[in-house]
Order: sequence, then structure tokens, then C-alpha cells
Amino acid sequence: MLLKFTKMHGLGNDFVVVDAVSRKVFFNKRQIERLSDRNWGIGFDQLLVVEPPTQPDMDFRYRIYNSDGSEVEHCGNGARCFAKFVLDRELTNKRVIDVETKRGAIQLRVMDDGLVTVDMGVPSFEPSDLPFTADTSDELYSILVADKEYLLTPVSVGNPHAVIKVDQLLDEEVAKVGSLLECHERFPQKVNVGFMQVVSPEEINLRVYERGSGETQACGTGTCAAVVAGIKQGWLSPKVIAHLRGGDLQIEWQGAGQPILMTGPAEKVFEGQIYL
Ligand SMILES: N[C@@H](CCC[C@H](N)C(=O)O)C(=O)O
Repeated sequence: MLLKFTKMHGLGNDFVVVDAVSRKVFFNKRQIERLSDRNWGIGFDQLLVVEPPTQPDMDFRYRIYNSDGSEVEHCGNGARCFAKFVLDRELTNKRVIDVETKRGAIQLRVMDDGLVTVDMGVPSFEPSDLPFTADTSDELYSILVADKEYLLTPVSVGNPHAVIKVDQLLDEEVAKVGSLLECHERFPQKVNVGFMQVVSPEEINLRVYERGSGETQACGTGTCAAVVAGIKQGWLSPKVIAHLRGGDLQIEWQGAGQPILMTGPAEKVFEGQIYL
């Protein structure tokens, strides 16, 4: 079967986006792994599959797969690319779009300047929501990785994140500690690992080692998790600019019980066809 796709990115976090509204398409794990391979396929961090809604009052359903073929609940940069894709392809003319994801319903707002604001939902710091194995309920949790103690904040924004505040962002630490923590036994469904350097209460530098994809240029849910962790710990203000390797995201969170708002760009790179 010849598959039509669009290559997109949100701050360098790259996606292959497929229209499964006009024509039904299903993928198995092996196909996703091959398509994601940067030598043998197209190459992407995540595959986004746009489908018709299954629930009333929803405009679309969209499914998200990591490059290792695992299906995930939520993707911040992907949500913005999804919004641009359905408008560009004229699958809708709405600029406020309600979407079903594995995490639940989310709402996307396409602004006049082309930036997209996503209501990312209400975060949870409850370890069992990630899940994260913990005997006590703490502000920060200590964990031993490669003989060094790290203090992390567990955050669920629909998908699981561990946020670590660091003084410096070091290539080796992101790669090594990121990959060891991703598969740590205390995270039975694995975890995305964020390394956050606080520049000021309104500004952070962040690198994210993503579950199922490795370190990416940017991670939307990872940025939301880092900012809400920083606000909860008293390090950050309610509105923060996050500098990621691929560019900047604006995050706003007004505190417990409130949804996180994430604003950033979405870009189309090219369209193509490939044999599945
Ligand atoms: N890049 C994404 C997150 C994709 C899913 C993540 N790797 C997971 O497994 O939970 C984003 O922009 O949020």
C-alpha cells in the first residue's frame, strides 16, 4: 500500500502525520519502527494518525505513536502540528478544535499569528497516576541512578514525567541518566525525563529524554511537566518561557485544579508517499 504522509515539526520535535479520516489506515509496531528509522524509513520522533471522532461534540480523534511503536496518551508539540495539519488539509475550518486523545479530550486554539495554544489538561503529582512506586507522599523523591542521588518531581500530564532540577545541562547526564531513568523499575510504564535549569522565576532551560524516542529537540508535555513542577516547588511564576534545544514555548499554569496552557509554533516540512 502506498501511504501519503506529511512531515511536520514543533520546535524540531518531528512527526509524520497521516490522514486516516479520508482513508482508513492501520499500523503495526514493525511498520512504525521501520517508518521512524532515519536510514531505512522517513524518520520521526512520533507518528500522528488523524482519525474521525468516536464521541459526540469532538471534531477528531488523533493517535500518537513513539518511534519504538508504543502508543502514548499525549503529545504537546504533536497537538499543535495536528491543528495545522487539519486546517491546511481543509479537514476542518474551525480555529478552536476539540480532539479526542488517549489521555481524554483536549482543546486547541489556532491564533491569528499561526501559533497554537493547547489546553493540555489538569496535571497530577500523585505518584500512582504516572505510575511511580513510592512508599511516602513527598514534595521531592530521591532516586539512585548510576551511583548518584537525584531528586525528582513526578508529574502526570496524561503521560508520565520525572522532572529533575539541575545546575547545568550536560550532554552525558541527559543521555545516561535519561535512558536509565526511562526504564527504572519504579516507573513500571516507563517515563519521560526532564532536566530543568531555572534561569529566573519566569524562564527555564530544558532538555527532555523522551520515553520511546530518546532525547528530542523539544517536548511539549515535558515542558508543561517541568513548569508545573517548578511552580509547585516554589521556583517558578505562573507564566514561564521555556528554552528548548529547538526553540521556545510559553507555558501558563494558575495552580492546583487548573489546566496548563501551552503556546508555540507548528511547521510543515514536506509531503511524500512511501510503501507500507
Ligand atoms: N514529544 C511529545 C511527547 C511524546 C510522547 C512521549 N514520548 C511519551 O512516551 O509519553 C510532546 O511534545 O509532548
